[in-house]
Amino acid sequence: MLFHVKMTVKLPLDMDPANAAQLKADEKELAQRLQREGSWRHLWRIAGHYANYSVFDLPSVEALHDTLMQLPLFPYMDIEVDGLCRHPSSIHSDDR
Ligand SMILES: O=C(O)CC1=CCC(=O)O1
Repeated sequence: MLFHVKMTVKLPLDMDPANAAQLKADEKELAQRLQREGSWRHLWRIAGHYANYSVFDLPSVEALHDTLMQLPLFPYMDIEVDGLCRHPSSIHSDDR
C-alpha cells in the first residue's frame, strides 16, 4: 500500500542544540535505512518549510503507524497521511 505523508517538524525553540542535532542525525540514519530497504519511496523537502512530503510503501495502515512512531522526530512532528490508490487515467501499469 502506498501512503502520501506530510511531516512538519516543530522542534521547541528552547531545545538544547546538541539534542536537536542528535535527533536529526538519528532521523537521517533511519530514513536512509528505510529508503535503502524500499519502504520509504520518496522524501522531498517542501520548499520554504521545515517539512517534507514522503511516499511510503508498506503492507498496512498499522505498519505505517508503527514506522512513523519509530521516527526519532515523531514527538516533534505534525503528520498528515493520505492513502493512495491507482488513478484510472494513470498510464503506469505498476505503482510508480
Ligand atoms: O527534515 C525533515 O523533513 C524531517 C526528516 C525526515 C527524514 C529526515 O531525515 O528528516
